Order: sequence, then structure tokens, then C-alpha cells
Amino acid sequence: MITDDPEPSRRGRRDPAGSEPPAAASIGSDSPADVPAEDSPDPVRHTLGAPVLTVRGLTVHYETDQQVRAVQDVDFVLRRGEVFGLAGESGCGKSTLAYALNRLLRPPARVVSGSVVFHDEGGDVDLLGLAGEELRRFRWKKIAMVFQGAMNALNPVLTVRTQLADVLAAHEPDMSASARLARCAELLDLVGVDRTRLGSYPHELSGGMRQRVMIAMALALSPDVMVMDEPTTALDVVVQRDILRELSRLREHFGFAIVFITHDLSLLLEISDQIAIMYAGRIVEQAPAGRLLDAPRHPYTVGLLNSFPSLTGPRREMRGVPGHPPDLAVPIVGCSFAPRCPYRRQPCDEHRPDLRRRDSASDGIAACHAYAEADYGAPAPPALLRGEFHPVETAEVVEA
Ligand SMILES: Nc1ncnc2c1ncn2[C@@H]1O[C@H](COP(=O)(O)OP(=O)(O)OP(=O)(O)O)[C@@H](O)[C@H]1O
Repeated sequence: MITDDPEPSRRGRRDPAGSEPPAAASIGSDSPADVPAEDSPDPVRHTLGAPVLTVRGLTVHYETDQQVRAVQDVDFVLRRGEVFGLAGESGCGKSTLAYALNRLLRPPARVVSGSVVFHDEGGDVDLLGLAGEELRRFRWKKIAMVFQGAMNALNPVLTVRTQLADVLAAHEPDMSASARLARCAELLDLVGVDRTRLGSYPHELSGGMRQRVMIAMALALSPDVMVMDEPTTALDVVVQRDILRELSRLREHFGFAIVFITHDLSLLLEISDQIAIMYAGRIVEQAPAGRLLDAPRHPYTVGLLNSFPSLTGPRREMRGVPGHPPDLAVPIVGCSFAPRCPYRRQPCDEHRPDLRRRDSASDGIAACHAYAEADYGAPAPPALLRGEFHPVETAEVVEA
């Protein structure tokens, strides 16, 4: 649930840089040959379209001898052409959410409640209600997924050509063999792998090439949405950057939207339009990437931002977020982040904070009592508004 704005006095305390709407760039025709070869100077700048996916109240548990509350009451809207970044520490529920979006969860996982609606051209489709052939047709054609470590998911005894052609044969049975072959070559062109590699086996390709082939497979049926779960984590930084640049170019050209999942918030800040921060199964803050960087409002986001160096901003002391995330098999009372939070006060231990609007309607949402004066019983700590995770005045604030 999202509640009202914080009071006007809180608004606009920080530099609004990054809050401008993105500049327009057109999305071209569907011909792969039209994809521009140059790198985009700013991959985030493009026009966002209408909603393509709406997630409401999504709750997923793992029902073992314990009940693991992996995803709790998650809401978000993904727009056509948008990169929606999802960040959070290991175990916070990111992969579970990704699998739920693609209907790939298996027992003991269970979707307890919520909805995932795909806004198709012909009307809305309730993804959680699809089954059998309908689901098979929908998956990969409308929503494709690139998994964590997917580059190791290629079949070692089949050539790249066979694996790409199999995807096309399964979903486009009427396509002729020669058209399929031509499409396989186009797909490799698209992801920047030489088409002579069609005859290669996975072990003959580098890690980066294998991951590009996986992206080519996900692109094969021109999906509207790509869910990418840590797609570049296993690659070295240079290869990672190359692939992200390629992905950004393809996204600009074809207009698909991406849910990009990673623990690497610095990477998300570069490529995302919107960023959601997950903690203990819930989204605790969401904002346009520039605003999240300039004006984080949730102390956990502040802690994550303080965990890596800024290339452009002022020098700051790098410190991680002390402590550990909670055990999701144990019911949480109050704010799940409270035990690690320098701004913790009494209400934090008793009531879970609702997601509230941040500085303005377009600025995003955050779930933190300290940011909501009425809950906190005191004005928001200035250090929190300055984006400090280890504020000198913490002790006074907490005792006030
Ligand atoms: N098969 C399972 N059975 C029971 N609990 C599970 C299972 N899979 C995941 N979990 C638990 O669900 C919670 C969320 O896990 P998930 O893998 O979605 O998190 P994550 O943020 O993607 O982590 P990572 O970045 O390490 O992949 C964790 O507490 C995890 O231990």
C-alpha cells in the first residue's frame, strides 16, 4: 500500500538533478540490420511507453518445514522500453520475484497472493492464471528470461546454431529451415557475435560470448519484456560493460522493457530508469535512478550507496551496511531493517512502515518511519536527508 506525500516542508531539500524527464530517442524498425552500431552516449535516455507489466501485492513463500516469506506484497509497474532495476543483498527475494514473473517457480515455492498482469496489445493477460500451452506460448514470446549464470546453461553437446534453431522451431513451427538459419545468423549479429560462431560448441566460446548467445536466445522471439537475473555477474568488468552497452542499444532499438536484477547498485544506477531496493522480501524504496542517487530516503538505500565509491560525486568514506539481513523464516515485527538502522526509534520496532511517496508524486516511494515525521515523533534526521549512513548525530536523534 502507498500512502500520502510527506508534508511539503520536506520537499525539495536536495538538489533536484536527475529528476528531469528523459530526452526522447526514437525506436526504429524491426529489421536487425537497422540497429545502429555506435554506442549510445547515455543509455538511459529514451521515451518510456505505456505500462507493459503490472505487479500488485505479489507474495511468494517457500513452504518447507518452515514458512520462508521470500517475497512480500510487492507492487510495481514496468513501462514499455523501461529498464527497471531491482537491487538488494543476497537472499532478499530478487530471484524468487524474477521466477514468479516468468512463472518458473516450483514447489516448495508458492504464490500466496497478488497478481501479475501483462498488458498485451489485444488486452490484459493475467500471467498467474495461464497454464499449459497458453503459458508455453506466452513465455519467451512475451516475457523472456536470462538467468543467473545462464552462460553455463547452454547444452555442451549442441552447436550454437542448433540451440538457437531449437528455440525458433519450438515457438515458430511454420518457419522454414532456411528462414530459421537466416534468423539464427541475424540473432548472433544482434548480440555482436560473429556469425561464423554458429557452428561452435559452447566450450569453444568465451564466457562473454556464451552470455551473448543466451541473450540472443532470449531475443529470438522479440519479447516485450526481458527479466534478467544477475546476467553479467560472472563476467569481468570490461566484458560486462560491453554486454550492457549492447543490451542498451538493442533495447533502444526494439523497445523491449527489462527487469534487471543485481546486487550491484552502482551498475543499476548506470543503466536503469527506475530502481527498486528490496530488503527482506519487500520493496523498501523505489525512485527514478537519478533521484535515488541524489536523494536516497531509506537508510538501507543510503547504506548501499555508501558501500561503493562514486566516480563523479564528492569523496566519501566507504562503509558497508553492518549486520545481517533477517531470517525470512521468522515472522518480522516492525521494520525489518530496524536492527541495522542508525535511525531506529520506538515505532520502528513496533510497526512496519508503509511505502509513502517521497518528495513528490513523481519522485518515488520509501518505507521508513524516520522519513515520516508523524510516525517518528521528530523531524526526519538531517543526516538521513543528507544521505549519511553513519551520522555523528545518530545518538542524539535516537534518544530525542
Ligand atoms: N527452494 C527453496 N526453499 C526454501 N527457501 C528458499 C528456496 N529458495 C530460496 N529460498 C529462500 O528464499 C529467500 C529469497 O531467496 P532468493 O534466492 O530469491 O534471494 P536473492 O535475493 O535472489 O538472493 P541471491 O542474490 O543470493 O540469488 C532466501 O531466504 C532463500 O534462502
